[in-house]
This record gives sequence, C-alpha cells and structure tokens, in this order.
Amino acid sequence: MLPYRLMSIVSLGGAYLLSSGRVPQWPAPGFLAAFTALWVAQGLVWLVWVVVLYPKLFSPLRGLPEPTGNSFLMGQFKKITRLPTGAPMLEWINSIPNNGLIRYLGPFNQERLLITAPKTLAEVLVTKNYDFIKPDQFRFSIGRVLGIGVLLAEGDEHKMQRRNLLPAFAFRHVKDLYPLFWAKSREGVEAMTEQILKEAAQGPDPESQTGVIEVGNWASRITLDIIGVAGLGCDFDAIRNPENPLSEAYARIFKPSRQARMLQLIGLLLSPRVAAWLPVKRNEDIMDAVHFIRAECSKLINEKKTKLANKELTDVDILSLMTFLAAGHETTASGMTWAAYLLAKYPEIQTRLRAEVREHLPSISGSSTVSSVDIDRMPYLNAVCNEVLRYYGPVPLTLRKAACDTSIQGQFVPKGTQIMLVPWAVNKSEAMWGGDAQTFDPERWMPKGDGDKHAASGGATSNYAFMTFLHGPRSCIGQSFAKAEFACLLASWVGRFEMELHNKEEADESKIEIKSGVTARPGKGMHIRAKVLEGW
Ligand code: HEM
Repeated sequence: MLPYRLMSIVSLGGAYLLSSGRVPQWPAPGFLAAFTALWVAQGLVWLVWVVVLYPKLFSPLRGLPEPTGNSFLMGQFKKITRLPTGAPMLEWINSIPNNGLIRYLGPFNQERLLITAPKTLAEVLVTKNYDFIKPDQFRFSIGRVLGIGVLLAEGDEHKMQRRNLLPAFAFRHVKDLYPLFWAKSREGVEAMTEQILKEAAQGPDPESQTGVIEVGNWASRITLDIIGVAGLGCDFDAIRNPENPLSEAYARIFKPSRQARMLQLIGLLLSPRVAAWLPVKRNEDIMDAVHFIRAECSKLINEKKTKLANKELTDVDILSLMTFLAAGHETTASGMTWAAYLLAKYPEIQTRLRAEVREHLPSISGSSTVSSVDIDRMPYLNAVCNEVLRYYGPVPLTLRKAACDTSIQGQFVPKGTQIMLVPWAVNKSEAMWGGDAQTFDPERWMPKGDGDKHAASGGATSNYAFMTFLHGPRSCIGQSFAKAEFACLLASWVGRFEMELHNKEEADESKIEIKSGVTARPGKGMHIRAKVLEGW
C-alpha cells in the first residue's frame, strides 16, 4: 500500500526547506507547489519500485516456479479477472512443476504465493499458522460486515474466542441437532413442493408435477432458518417468506458485481478504507444491509438475554452471532446449489442416491426424524456429499499475509507477502488426487472392502488434498455442523425431487458463469426442473 504517511512527512519537511529559501536555488517555490511536487515525485519513485523493480529484479521469491505470459504491469491480472476465482490456480497447480510453492503476479505486479502441496500447506495452516494472518483488505472488508469475531481475530484473541466456541461445535453437540436439520429439511421440501405443484397446475401439463425452481435462493433461505434456530432458538421464517428482509440483506452483501470488483482493486492499490469511503452504490448497499443485520442481531441478543432472566450471556455475543449467521449459511447454501447442479447433470448418480435415501431414511412426508447414526450408515450419501464439497468447495479461495519475515519449507518469505490458499485448485490437484482429479466421481469415497482406510480421504495421497474447510487452528469451526446439515438437506431434496437442468447448455460446466465473492455461485442462479416424486 502507498506509504502516504511517510511521503507526506517527507514532503512537508522538503516543502518547508524549499519554500523558506534555506536551500540555495533559483526562485523559491510556494509551499503548496513544493509539497505537491515532492509528493508526486515520491509517488512515482514508489510506483516504479513496487510495480517494476522489486517484483522483477529484487524479490527473494522471483526464482520460484511461475506461470508464463505476464503482462508488463498487471502480471496475470487479466487471466484472473476473466476466469472464475480459483480457475487459473487450478490450471497452474496441474501444469507448472513445483515443490509446493508457485509465485505469480497479480494487479500492478503484486506478488502472490500459491500453496500447492501437503508439506507447504501443513506449514502455513498448522505449524506456522499464526505467522500467516488475514490480510488487511480481507479483515476490513469482511470486518465491516461481521465485526472482528472469531473469523477475523488474530493471535491470542483468536485462541481465546476459538477455545470458548469449540465445545458448542463438538460432535457430541452437533449430533443433537440432526432432528432440527431434518425438521427444517422437511419444511423446505414442503415449501418447494408447493411452489412446483403450483407452477405445474398453471402450465400446459398440470399432471406433470414438474416446475422450475432457482435452488440457490431456496438453499439460502433454508440454511438461514437452520442457523437461526440452532444458534439462537430464533426462527427467521425465511423458508415461508421469500422476501424475508434478513435473507435479502445477506443476498445484497454477497452479491458479486463489477462495482464490487473495482472497489476491491482500489482497496488493493490504495487502501480498503479509501475504497469503502467512496460514495458509490455498492458501498451504500453494504452499509444499509450491515446496519439492518446489526440491528436484527442486537434485537435477538436482547430477546435471548431477557429469556435467560437477565443473566449474563456466556456462550454467544453479537460478534459470534453475526459471524455465524454469515459464515454458516451462505457457505452451505452454495454447496447445496452445486449439489443440485451435479445431481441434475449426472442422473445415474442421482438415481442411485435416491434409492439409498428411500431405503434407509424415514419418509420426509411423515413426522419421523433422523439421527446421526441413520445418516452415517449411508455410504453413498456421504460419498456424494464429500465429492460435491471437493468438486465445488463453497469457498473457492482464501488469503493470508505473512505477519513477519518467515519461511515455508526453507524458502524465505518476506513480511507482507500475500499467500493464496485455493481449495478450488488443491481439491483438484492431479499430484494429490490422481489423473481423474477433475472428474466428479463419488465412487472415490466408497470403501472398497472392509477396513479400506484409503476411502476416508477419497483416495487422495494426503488429508491436505481436501481443503474445503481448510485445516489447523483456523479451519472451519462449523465443519461437523455443516456436513450434518448438508447430508440431511441433500437426502431430503433427492428423496423428494427428480432434478434436471432447466438450461441444458449448462451440462457443459464452462457455460455456467460463476460469480465468486466469499463463496462461489452460478451468477444467474441455478434453475432446476424439479419433478415431485411420490412414494416417500
Ligand atoms: C459447507 C459449508 C462450509 C464451508 C465450505 C466452510 C468453509 C470455511 C472455511 C474455508 C473457513 C476458513 C476461512 C479462512 O480462514 O479464510 C471457515 C471458517 C469458519 N467457519 Fe465455516 N464453512 C462452512 C460452514 C460453516 C458453518 C455452518 C459455520 C457455523 C455454524 C461456520 C463457521 C465458521 C467460523 C466461525 C469460521 C472461522 C474459524 C476461525 O477462524 O477460527 N462455517 N469456514
């Protein structure tokens, strides 16, 4: 970032000397003119150093393997903006021979270090975890939405927050939430069925029981209701109310747009604060949504406090609540969107999964519930869930910054270096998953006989190959919660609906425009032709 404080101090001093006539010279300039000239000159020198000299001639990282075809000033930026987030890194991880680290240049030749192999991932995520912090850009842009809760806290503050929260996310607690996940799955499926049947009744073939639904919106509303009840015992009623203001507020925040990308770029070059301050519509939308969400969360906390007879809350505060509401519903909803897409694309997988669900789980139409044991004994359901989360991990990419001069596998990494952790690349790395890494194949997670331990890691050579929830002290705390919720939702959808792609062209994945903010979603939504099936 532009060192404007230092530049301003130097310019002030210089302008004083020049304009006071203390330096022998021809006509002494005015103070303002001298200040401006010095500031601009320093800015230019800084630009040449940062954009050209340092990355090309002096950086200690310049010997690392890197992609070819850099533009002189913007490195790989054009490719990065043209392709979906994570896609260029997937290409590089599989085509550039490397030893766990690939360097590439981003906008204005800013250096990025892509972490590609188990040993380098282990060092960044586990052994030297606190050497690699969330970058200011990330902290500021997400922090202004969520506050500095566990997702953004660093060092001792993070350790403390995480320690306090961990018991609530232990499997022994999550296990008790299965009945809730199932009840909400039922509510979601019933509401979706209603919409489909209504549409079928108005169409040319009222008997078809078929209609087109946008699954991403349904998934967001269902997962928002689940997190509301699980986290606070409060039902937002988003399933029944499509115009629920809370889900609309989240939709506005997570909506990717051209203006959002421009602001991101300005944030990178100048400062995220400058980008957030600009009077543009995207900033206004975000601030409106944030104020609304904050007010809602305060209201919920106050209600909960009253319910607890005015005793101090120990387990939940407003930052945790805001963090969980955001981190815990858009992610699972993105996963469900891709799950519906992949099942629609691969009907034979869908049919096999439906058979297992209908055989092992009680009908979603009745009032029976399910337990963790019911779900765990369904190998194909678990295989499909794992494979969806591998193939289209909801968080395609996340960032870190070296907090100090450090090293990764002996390679010196200067303070401030941007580190790229890219589930969309690592999850499909051929070095770790084999030649079929880029094929959607739940079979890789199916045990090939008694005691087949290999299947638990999907046949990959290392646990680090599955990066969907990251690993180590900053991995997703809600992983067990999310997996259980995901399995229940997917079972209920596939048990009730036969899903086909509405837009057949989208069977070719490259035809889907993917918009990535924090999570990756189809930019125009995912429209599925769903048929309500009888008999379950
Ligand atoms: C499929 C669903 C989910 C996925 C793919 C996912 C993925 C992730 C990832 C990749 C991170 C690390 C982000 C980073 O450090 O850059 C993360 C962190 C986190 N997730 Fe999730 N998540 C999911 C669901 C959930 C749920 C349901 C909850 C809560 C109920 C949750 C709560 C959190 C929290 C609190 C953190 C911050 C942890 C820390 O920094 O210590 N997530 N998640």
